[in-house]
Amino acid sequence: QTGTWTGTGTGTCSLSSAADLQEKQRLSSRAASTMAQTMKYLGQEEAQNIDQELFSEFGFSVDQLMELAGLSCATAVTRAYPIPSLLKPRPSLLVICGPGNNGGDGLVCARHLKLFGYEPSILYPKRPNKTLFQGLSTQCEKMDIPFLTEMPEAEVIDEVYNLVVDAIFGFSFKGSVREPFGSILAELKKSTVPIASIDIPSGWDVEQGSADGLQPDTLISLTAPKKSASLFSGRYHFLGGRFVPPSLDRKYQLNLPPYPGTDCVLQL
Ligand SMILES: NC(=O)C1=CN([C@@H]2O[C@H](COP(=O)(O)OP(=O)(O)OC[C@H]3O[C@@H](n4cnc5c(N)ncnc54)[C@H](OP(=O)(O)O)[C@@H]3O)[C@@H](O)[C@H]2O)[C@@H](O)CC1
Ligand SMILES: [K+]
Repeated sequence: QTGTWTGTGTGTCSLSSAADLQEKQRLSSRAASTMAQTMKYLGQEEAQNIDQELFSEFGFSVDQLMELAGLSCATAVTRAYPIPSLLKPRPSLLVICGPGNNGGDGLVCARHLKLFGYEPSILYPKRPNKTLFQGLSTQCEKMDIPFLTEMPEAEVIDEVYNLVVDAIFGFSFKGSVREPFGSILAELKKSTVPIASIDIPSGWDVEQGSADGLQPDTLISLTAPKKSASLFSGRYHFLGGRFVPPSLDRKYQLNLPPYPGTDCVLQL
């Protein structure tokens, strides 16, 4: 499964005449056609292999990439749901975090959202006993982000929150959903508040998706989209996690599109 993007590939140059402008346009349109690329949609194993390679071969640490991933997600939220566009008087959001690294991305995302002026609350029902996640939780607590003790009912979510950030499961999810996440996802499906899913709509098979699963309004694909992203039918699909070294892109033929300027997300 692939997705197509088109890049113009033009650098910056100063123009001094109409001839220069014409030449620039000619080069730009040629570059646009020759640089039409096909972005790869990853299978589960390939996504896990790339993840491992970033740590083992490229020397990254998990918290480094998680910080960039979470920042991308928070930035994508600001693009799709700017504070002035929110329907409720308070810019309240609910971030639901799962037990793996997807949940860690959610904690980082919540922290940045708070810095961006939103009022996130976090539900983190299954907390791994690892320094990384303990540190991320402490940072959120010290930023006065409330942690809920139980999943609110769908009617309460509809009344209180503008958006739910789904950071429950990412590319390592397998099989049928175990508790407490089965009940959490069932409640979430009843809610009418828009959902922004980090990397994969939680509960979806990473490759096959899920016809009767969550139908998020936003998907933020990290590193590269996974196969199930081709079934995403919400309004906003972003690419985030701008940390892929070009040699890794080439090795896996990811054909990632260029991010604009210094942006950490790209709307697909
Ligand atoms: N390179 C990248 O792209 C980067 C990726 N990053 C992020 O990492 C994410 C992948 O993280 P990951 O590998 O930790 O797995 P993830 O999907 O969060 O959860 C797995 C946990 O869920 C659980 N679980 C599984 N199946 C279940 C079930 N049926 N029912 C219930 N529970 C189930 C199981 O927990 P257990 O039950 O075993 O305690 C397992 O530990 C990726 O999507 C992206 O968001 C960034 O942070 C950095 C760079
Ligand atoms: K997710």
